[in-house]
Amino acid sequence: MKNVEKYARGYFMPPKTSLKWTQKESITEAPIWCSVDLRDGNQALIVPMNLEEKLEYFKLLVEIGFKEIEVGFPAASETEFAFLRTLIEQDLIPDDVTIQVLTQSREHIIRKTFEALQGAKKAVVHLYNSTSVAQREQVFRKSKEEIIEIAIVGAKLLKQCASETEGNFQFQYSPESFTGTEIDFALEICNRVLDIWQPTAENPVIINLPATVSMSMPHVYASQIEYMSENMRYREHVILSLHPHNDRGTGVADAELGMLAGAQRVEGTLFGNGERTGNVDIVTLALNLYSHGVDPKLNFTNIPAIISVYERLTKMRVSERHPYGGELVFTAFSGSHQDAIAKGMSWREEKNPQHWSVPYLLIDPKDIGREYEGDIIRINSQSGKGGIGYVLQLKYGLDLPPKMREHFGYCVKNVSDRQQKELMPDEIHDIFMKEYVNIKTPVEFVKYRFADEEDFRTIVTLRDSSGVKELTGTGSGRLDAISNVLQAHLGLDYTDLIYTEHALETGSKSQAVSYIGIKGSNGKVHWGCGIDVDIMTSSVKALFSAVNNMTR
Ligand SMILES: CC(=O)SCCNC(=O)CCNC(=O)[C@H](O)C(C)(C)COP(=O)(O)OP(=O)(O)OC[C@H]1O[C@@H](n2cnc3c(N)ncnc32)[C@H](O)[C@@H]1OP(=O)(O)O
Ligand SMILES: CC(C)C(=O)C(=O)O
Ligand SMILES: [Mg+2]
Repeated sequence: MKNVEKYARGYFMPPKTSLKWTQKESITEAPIWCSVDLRDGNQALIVPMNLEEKLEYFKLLVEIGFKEIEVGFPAASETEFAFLRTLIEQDLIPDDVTIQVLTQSREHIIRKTFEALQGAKKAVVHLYNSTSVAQREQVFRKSKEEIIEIAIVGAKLLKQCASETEGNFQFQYSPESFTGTEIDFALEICNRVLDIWQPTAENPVIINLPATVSMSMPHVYASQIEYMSENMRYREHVILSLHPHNDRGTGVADAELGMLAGAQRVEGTLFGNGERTGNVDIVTLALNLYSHGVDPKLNFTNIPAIISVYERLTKMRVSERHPYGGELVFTAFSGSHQDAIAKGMSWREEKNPQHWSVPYLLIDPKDIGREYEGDIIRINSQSGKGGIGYVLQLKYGLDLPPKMREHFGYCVKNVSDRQQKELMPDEIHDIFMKEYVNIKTPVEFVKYRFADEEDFRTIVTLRDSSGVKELTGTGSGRLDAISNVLQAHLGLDYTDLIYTEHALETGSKSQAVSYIGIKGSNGKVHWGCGIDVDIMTSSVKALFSAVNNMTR
């Protein structure tokens, strides 16, 4: 691309870190989650949520299990202010949930924030100012010392305002644009704020290190976090928090590596809504932990219900491919994936129902409220016999013999390819019925009886283009006798009768299903299926269907 020389890296690799995080294999417990949907998520919407919408969203977050929720920027607008007042005055904040509010380091904004907080039993007051080279030079036009001064003035005012009210306040500081800040300067400004707040075991301070704009690969962010964690004053009384955005598509990786590097808390949003490409997606982070057998301490057992509220309130859409939440993420269209999933599901049922290791499915879709039926295996021209057979079995109880599945697989694939569309289970069933079941031309089965059971002498009644006929014959068994009658009548020659059957529960009725394959002299196998309350009749109908298919 022609303008590449315009760009250069804008981040700062820390001078020395122990890189302990690179040796850690996994995250072993859930972090403290803080939802910033109602602030960072909300400020990024085309139309921010109104009071009622924010109240409903807050309820959703509480139901999911968030214990820390940034409810807004109360000094930003009347709606933001009124929302916080409503939460407090209507006593809508559960005792085990702490609300958080954001403020710039400006006196009137801090004072307005405390005004909005009056009567709150407890809250986190989150102060931020920007520290990166670009912001210092271009936006604030201030020296490093002057930028530190902004933070210090705000930190002191927070302390003073908190002491003038009865609320139980915890403080949080974010060096906004941390990822574009020289690491030692970021450390210094955080330490200077901590010096003012004097964190203790009873009242720890949250230091939040945002990837306001994600600028580097995740290992750089992790190294920055580790450096801060290892060099920060009062570290034992500091809760180190992450706030990744997703500009480079690595929000989740940033958060995961940042946790390995020592962070204890993560701020993010549902499905990654937020400024530009969004905040880090907490659904993905939480379910990533879950997929490793770590309890995320958030409840995503009904993802479809959460998505429906989320989409209605934010007017955003969860994409079909969104990790865990997307409509298609547990769906396989392609044949070999479907085959492996169908086999994996039955292996699990047989061998180890407690443990999930089904190929292609990271977690059991049922655990987050997705159904197997209609969700996992969907059929189009990329599908194969395994998946198509699975759908027929799951939805209609039809367990085709393997070779017939293959034959049917091609029939279905061809229909989908010709029509250029996905086929629904009822359409697949229709194709099956038309292709194989109780086929009546050129010869229609009417009835049979055995004149002599000893030598399997049978009288078969059938109808063809010239009317109803009674034909006789014998064989080595009952089906063989009827087969001989048909071969003689139609002048056919086939061998290798393949036969299977099983019971079929349809409503309260039990029927028998028989499948028959016959091989013609050219080696081609023709299939038929018969369904009847009587097993023998079902197999005769299957034979007629196969024979009719051979003549077609
Ligand atoms: C990365 C983030 O998400 S940070 C959060 C961003 N969220 C929001 O901004 C949403 C809510 N914000 C608002 O509603 C408004 O910006 C308000 C009410 C907070 C402030 O409004 P206004 O004062 O009218 O405008 P504005 O935000 O443009 O003010 C910019 C001024 O604040 C200064 N400023 C910006 N951020 C900070 C900060 N964190 N601390 C101190 N000063 C700041 C700027 O340098 C600028 O100063 P100047 O007046 O000397 O040029
Ligand atoms: C206010 C801060 C934490 C923020 O949202 C960001 O830096 O992205
Ligand atoms: Mg942000």
